[in-house]
Amino acid sequence: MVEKYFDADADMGVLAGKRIAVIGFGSQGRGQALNLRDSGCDVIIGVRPGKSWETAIKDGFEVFQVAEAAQAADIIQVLLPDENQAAIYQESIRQGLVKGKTLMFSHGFNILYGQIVPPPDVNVVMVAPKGPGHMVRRTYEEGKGVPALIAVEQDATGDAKAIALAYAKGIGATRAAVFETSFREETETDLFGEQAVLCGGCTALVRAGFETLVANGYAPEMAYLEVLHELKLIVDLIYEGGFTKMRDSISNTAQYGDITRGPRVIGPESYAAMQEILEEIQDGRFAKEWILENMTRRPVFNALTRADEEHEIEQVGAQIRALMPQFQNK
Ligand SMILES: NC(=O)C1=CN([C@@H]2O[C@H](COP(=O)(O)OP(=O)(O)OC[C@H]3O[C@@H](n4cnc5c(N)ncnc54)[C@H](OP(=O)(O)O)[C@@H]3O)[C@@H](O)[C@H]2O)C=CC1
Ligand SMILES: CC[C@](O)(C(C)=O)C(=O)O
Repeated sequence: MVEKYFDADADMGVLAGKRIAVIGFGSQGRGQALNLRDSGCDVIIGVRPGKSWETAIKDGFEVFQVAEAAQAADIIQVLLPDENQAAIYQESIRQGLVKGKTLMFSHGFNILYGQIVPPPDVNVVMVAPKGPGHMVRRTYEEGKGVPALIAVEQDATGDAKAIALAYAKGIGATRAAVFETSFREETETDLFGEQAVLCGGCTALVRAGFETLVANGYAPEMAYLEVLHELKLIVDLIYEGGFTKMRDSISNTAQYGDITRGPRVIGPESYAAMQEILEEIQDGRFAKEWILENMTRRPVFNALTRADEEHEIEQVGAQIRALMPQFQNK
């Protein structure tokens, strides 16, 4: 059974007198830093001069170059893009990471695949919210929280897990639930989820449905409303109460089509593809590909991203959303 933790299991006292450097002030950095500060923690920000630096200043934080922040803090939370973390760690974090400090991550990629190898006399922990940074902030402001995973890779001080739990409480995660895992399990499941289901699987499914309808002469607007716009409404129901709640809300006709036709779309070939994708993650092939892609200035990332941005579904979607007030200022 996976261990679960809530507010009563976490003691913010272990953070008393400890300074937290949040390195990076993007999606996760901003959300986590604002929540920690509102929870009474001593938070500084480490970034390079530029957009994030300016935002952090506007939000009222003390902002430093990464090396200075790492030097000044007891807990160093690395919220930089995964593909940049190893170089920035070597250049700007390693020197300030002295005995007894805590190095923290929200994703285990660089530890699992050996891109960052911390010294043995520091704590290495993870607090990984299971949701994007703006939701980490928004739910905290609503008095709720986004669930998170914690993991301890190295416990040099004997209280690494207590530190991770207190940090999780500081960002609001124990208001929801905190699940204990390992760096390996978090990294492999997170990569698999985003590739096969949440991001990759979902966009491929929607794109295929849109293209099938348009190829058969249906208006792109109809195709968009059916396969993309309505997707959120269905996903919200699944999120709230599983497949059962969603099926309670849809027509019997839709439910019959769902349970008989869905498995034809995601059939044995998709299971085989998912298995292959998981094995590429487990044996490091995906990590190597992504690391090399970054070393060669991302030719595949850039070409495929551009192709999707130019796809008809994106043009039609932008036009339809512009008609509806609820999408303004998004
Ligand atoms: N996005 C999410 O919701 C989730 C992310 N995670 C994990 O959280 C971590 C952070 O991801 P995310 O928040 O998406 O990252 P973002 O891309 O949103 O933000 C990255 C931040 O790092 C800064 N940065 C980039 N390069 C440098 C550099 N060379 N020197 C100093 N600062 C730099 C950026 O600043 P600048 O403006 O200068 O570019 C920015 O503030 C990753 O490990 C990710 O896997 C985990 C769960 C969910
Ligand atoms: C689904 C994408 C994600 O894994 C996340 C928001 O949790 C990410 O790394 O951004």
